[in-house]
Amino acid sequence: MDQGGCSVLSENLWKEALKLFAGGVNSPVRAAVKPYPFYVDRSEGAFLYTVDGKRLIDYVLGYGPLFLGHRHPYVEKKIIEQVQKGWLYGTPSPVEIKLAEKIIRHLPSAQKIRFVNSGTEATMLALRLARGYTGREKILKFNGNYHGAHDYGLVEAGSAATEFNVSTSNGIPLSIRNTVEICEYNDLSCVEKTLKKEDIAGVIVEPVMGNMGLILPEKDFLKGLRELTKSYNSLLIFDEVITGFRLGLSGAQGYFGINPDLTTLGKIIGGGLPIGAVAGRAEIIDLLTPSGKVFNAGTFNANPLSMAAGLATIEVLEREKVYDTAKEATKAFSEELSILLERKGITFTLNRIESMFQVFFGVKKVTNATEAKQADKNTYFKMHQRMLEGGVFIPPSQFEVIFSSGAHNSSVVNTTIEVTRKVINEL
Ligand SMILES: Cc1ncc(COP(=O)(O)O)c(C=O)c1O
Ligand SMILES: N[C@H](C=O)CCC(=O)O
Repeated sequence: MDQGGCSVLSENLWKEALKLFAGGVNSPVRAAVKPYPFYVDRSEGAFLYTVDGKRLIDYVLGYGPLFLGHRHPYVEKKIIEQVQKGWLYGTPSPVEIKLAEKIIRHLPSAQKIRFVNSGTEATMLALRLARGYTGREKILKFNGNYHGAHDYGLVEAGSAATEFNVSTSNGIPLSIRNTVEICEYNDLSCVEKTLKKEDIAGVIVEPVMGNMGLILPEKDFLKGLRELTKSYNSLLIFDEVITGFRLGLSGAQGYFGINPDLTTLGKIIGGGLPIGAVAGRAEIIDLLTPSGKVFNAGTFNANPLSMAAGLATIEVLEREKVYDTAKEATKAFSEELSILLERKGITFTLNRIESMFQVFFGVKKVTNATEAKQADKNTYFKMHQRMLEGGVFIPPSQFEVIFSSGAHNSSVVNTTIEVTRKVINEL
């Protein structure tokens, strides 16, 4: 078997892909794996099995959704049962009620919800709702926060937009660009100044920043956002596409004890199938068509398959010890990495919360996007490549997060640690 998960089969597929897709892929971060991405044949638990016959321990997990690991048997069973009953009706199905009730029961600020098909759609809709509710045009977002691939989100965006040096995308009308105000994450004084100066419909924030590597909110940042938005009559929107059901059943808002007006969700609530949602105060969600005049519609909204997979996932989260296992895996992996790096005298910062972490080389702290961009990306990429050669898949980009799941048991973590020791010794 060749190095890095790749060999001739992946290489041949890649050659075909380059003829078919821009840059060979359908979502840019996938092309950050070099010299070309490995192609996956199948997956199970904590593992990906490549077409080249290699088994990889997966700490990417579909960039977050697969919190139970791949193909959790209960989720698989529920998806198959739903397939056998049909997967699109063009009319409501009971499973959407069950998933909505579960989410609303767990998420402290949610009274009503609208299901859409991606995190991108969810944040786009939340921003439209904020404008519809307040009658104001502008929004405030944070440098390096990523809210998906729509015009309002792609201003100073993190994730692949930063990785591929297009933090602000070409093709965004200036009239839209001018409605987006930017502050640095963790900078409350900028937020206050902007709210004072401009009529801001809503402040959208990743309560834990998971698209610039991992960056944590400083003490009182989220509380400050809540107080400031209240006093300037703007809506506070938590983008919990990553943190929802990952930091706990009640998401980041439960974890930090702060209730936003609107919450956007995706990833885990679809159990690995496409999904997005906007949840929040009933009087705001009720502005949506058909009860209100803020339009949203979708052929695939609340599609039964995503609903069934999401419902099954939350049922498992309620009854199995997924949070403990995933947190323990992240703790053990990241603590060992810290010890190894300290021993080698390498300067680094490691940010961690629950089942998420990221390491930044050459910097002593990372509290915002500007600091994250100063990290030594080359060393991070080298670590990613060496880990891959050793059979461990961590994100190829500095601006993503290393996720664990309920499938990352102690045996998986011990293997990860063995590989990490070898990699850091040779780094
Ligand atoms: C915080 C956050 N918001 C929104 C999105 C967009 O979600 P999607 O990729 O499902 O459109 C993502 C990830 O892509 C995300 O991490
Ligand atoms: N960081 C992104 C979402 O969280 C990764 C997903 C992608 O860009 O394909």
